[in-house]
Amino acid sequence: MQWVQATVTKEAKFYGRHTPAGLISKYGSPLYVYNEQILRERCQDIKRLVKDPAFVVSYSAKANSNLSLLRIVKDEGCDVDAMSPGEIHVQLQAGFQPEQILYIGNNASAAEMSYVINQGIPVSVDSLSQLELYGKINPGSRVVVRFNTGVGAGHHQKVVTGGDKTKFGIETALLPAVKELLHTYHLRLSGINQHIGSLFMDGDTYISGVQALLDVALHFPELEFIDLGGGFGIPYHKYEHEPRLDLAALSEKISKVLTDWVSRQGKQVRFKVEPGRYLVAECGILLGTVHTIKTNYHTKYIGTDIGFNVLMRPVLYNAYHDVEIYRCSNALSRSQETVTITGNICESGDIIAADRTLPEIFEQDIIGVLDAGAYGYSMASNYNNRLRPAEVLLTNTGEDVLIRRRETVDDLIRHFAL
Ligand SMILES: Cc1ncc(COP(=O)(O)O)c(C=O)c1O
Ligand SMILES: N[C@@H](CCCC[NH3+])C(=O)O
Repeated sequence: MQWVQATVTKEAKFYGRHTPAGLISKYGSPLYVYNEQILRERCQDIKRLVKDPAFVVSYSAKANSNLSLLRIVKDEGCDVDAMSPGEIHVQLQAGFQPEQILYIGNNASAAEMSYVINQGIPVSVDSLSQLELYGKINPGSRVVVRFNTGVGAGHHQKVVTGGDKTKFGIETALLPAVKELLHTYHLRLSGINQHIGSLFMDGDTYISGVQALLDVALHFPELEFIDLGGGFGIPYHKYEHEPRLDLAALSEKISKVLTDWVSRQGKQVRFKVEPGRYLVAECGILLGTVHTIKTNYHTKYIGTDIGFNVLMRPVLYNAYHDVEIYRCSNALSRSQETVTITGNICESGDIIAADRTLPEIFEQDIIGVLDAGAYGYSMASNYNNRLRPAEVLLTNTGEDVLIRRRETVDDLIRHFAL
């Protein structure tokens, strides 16, 4: 059977010699597919953001912590950030050295903080209470503090992590209290960091955040590094020709702000950023299969195996992903129609794409959800006792490699007391 794409792919080179149907018949459905070359290119793009040989890109691995992808990111010369012992465990497995990892904690227990300290991994704390806990556990050492300078951004309120409506960071008004705790526990502040939120397409808010963080840095002359945060967006609306984030323009602006600050200070400091989505979103496509088509009260539902246990972003944030349709050539039809693509989860909100105008879709067609590499698998679950899918890497040498096996029903009962 010959398969064709019913929609024009925006990542023409994504599949190379592979086909969505071939990958699904080999590995099953649904399936996360990643393209190595795209991942490498995004790493290289962002490494050019700040023109300073000491500049560090610290990949925020919560976006996708597949071991094989982490190894590629490491190979591209990036460091990594972590927010849990689990992420650290995987990152050490991937070959990152402890000093290449920055643990950016939130509400950590004493046990969790001790684990990180014992691994020799730098710790960033984001409340006075956590700074005090750190001081008690590890007095006389180096510590990193996450500030909230009041600047926030993001594609949804739930992912804005700076400003006055979020739990993250220490507000700048508490600077004197931070200094006091540093003094009490003989701590040296080696770095400060912030993260204003996830997904901006216009860098101006980011620059405001950078400026505000640099103002905080003036209070701490001993700093070794300043981590400016992540949040760099990608264009999810590729079919509407949404422009890319202008990294070159952002680079000009950031480099100027940083250079001015350094020359005023008369001392060098290492600058870092911590992008997640920018590195991995576009290298991933989620493939699924259409099993049922029905019309209920004037809405045509395309029923697939891509439930929100597999991709949660649309349900959680109303997030938009472009979708492509791959289908059997003998079912070709020129008509377009407005449909709602759903998954197989027992909730009415289980919708991947609502009211989309697409070429007519048929049962057994394959759906490709684009830009699914970030916060896709990493937020997947076993809700409804559904199995998490497999992940496959399309390598630069043209191979398809299974980089995480599909779960089995045995995985579902593995942790029960039987
Ligand atoms: C502390 C921190 N750093 C970095 C990131 C990465 O964000 P993004 O994937 O938008 O670059 C996040 C997630 O929002 C985060 O919470
Ligand atoms: N999970 C969010 C990004 C932010 C999460 C990390 N703070 C998303 O899918 O857009």
